[in-house]
Amino acid sequence: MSCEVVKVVDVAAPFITELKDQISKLEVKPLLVAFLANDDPAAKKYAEWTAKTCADTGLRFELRECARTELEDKIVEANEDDKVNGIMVYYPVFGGTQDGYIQNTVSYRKDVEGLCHKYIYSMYHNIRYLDDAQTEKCILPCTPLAMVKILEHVGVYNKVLAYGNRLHGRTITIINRSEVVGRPLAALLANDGAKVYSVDVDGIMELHRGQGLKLKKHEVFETKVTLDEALKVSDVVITGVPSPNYKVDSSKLKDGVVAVNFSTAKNFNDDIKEKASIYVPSVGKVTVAMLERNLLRLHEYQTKEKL
Ligand SMILES: NC(=O)C1=CN([C@@H]2O[C@H](COP(=O)(O)OP(=O)(O)OC[C@H]3O[C@@H](n4cnc5c(N)ncnc54)[C@H](O)[C@@H]3O)[C@@H](O)[C@H]2O)C=CC1
Ligand SMILES: Nc1nc(=O)c2c([nH]1)NC[C@@H]1CN(c3ccc(C(=O)N[C@@H](CCC(=O)O)C(=O)O)cc3)C=[N+]21
Repeated sequence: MSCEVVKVVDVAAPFITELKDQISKLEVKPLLVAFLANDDPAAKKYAEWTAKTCADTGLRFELRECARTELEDKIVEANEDDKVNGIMVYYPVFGGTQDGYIQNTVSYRKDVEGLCHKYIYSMYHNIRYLDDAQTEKCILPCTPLAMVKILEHVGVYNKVLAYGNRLHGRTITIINRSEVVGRPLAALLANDGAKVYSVDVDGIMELHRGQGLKLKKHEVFETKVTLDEALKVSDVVITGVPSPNYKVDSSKLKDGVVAVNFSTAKNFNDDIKEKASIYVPSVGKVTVAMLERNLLRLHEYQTKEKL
């Protein structure tokens, strides 16, 4: 067995070092406010991890627990409060389109998760800056962004290729097409040049920029490819099924595959190590690092605006 099991602390470490350095230079430390309006244990755990990481890096973190019926007013209050630099909400709250409405209630100036329409639209359209002068980068959703950093770290991104095309030639299957992780992730990787199979219970979609990357942004295609067929040809398989009973059958995977799991449940069996060249069992620590990085960016833009 020659499988490399990646410790994501190593991926997060250089980002944390840079964050600490930036934060040490700030007189007033940026404040992240997180709203917990559900009783999802995964959200609670994530909140605890975020609190701990923020304390370690020197950021201020405040968890505001409230009833979901109060959430909208509480967000508006935080939007208008100059002392608050970043806002996040743990999803799902109501589920469905009402959560989409909540995502858009957070001001884009404070949206650390990059989930409001302005950022999501920019991401799907491969627009990377907020302004024509390209002084302000768009905020990207934390877990999809963390996945990009991990795939860069393990060399799935090919540095010989031009920035923006570095996944050209890679085939990637993503099992989860949720609005907060799976679908944006599929778009992001396809925009960087990959051919992506996006899998969910209601079927499979194909995303790519066409032969020779002739398109500037990805397009989405209906496909007749089955999950087994997709797994057989995929260089990378990313899973995010939130159920402990769901397991990818390792025998269906390509020898030497890069396997990444972002679900709190383990979606790969232990025998993945006999098939994969690289296995990433969890990504959470990089997600939190990206959350903090987004907060610092927003803080910087807010400071610039006040001058
Ligand atoms: N480590 C991290 O940074 C993060 C981890 N998570 C974790 O990732 C998991 C997923 O999170 P969300 O996308 O927010 O959850 P979600 O519940 O919104 O979405 C899960 C998706 O998986 C799909 N699914 C379920 N069974 C499937 C199957 N057999 N085949 C294909 N698709 C299937 C569902 O239909 C749904 O679209 C959770 O365990 C969550 O805690 C979420 C965000 C960040
Ligand atoms: N708006 C929103 N954004 C989210 O990103 C979001 C959410 N809502 N709702 C809940 C889920 C859950 N989630 C986790 C992220 C990291 C760890 C995490 O740090 N896990 C550690 C493991 C911790 C341990 O060792 O126990 C790791 O992966 O290394 C866990 C769970 C984010 N979520």
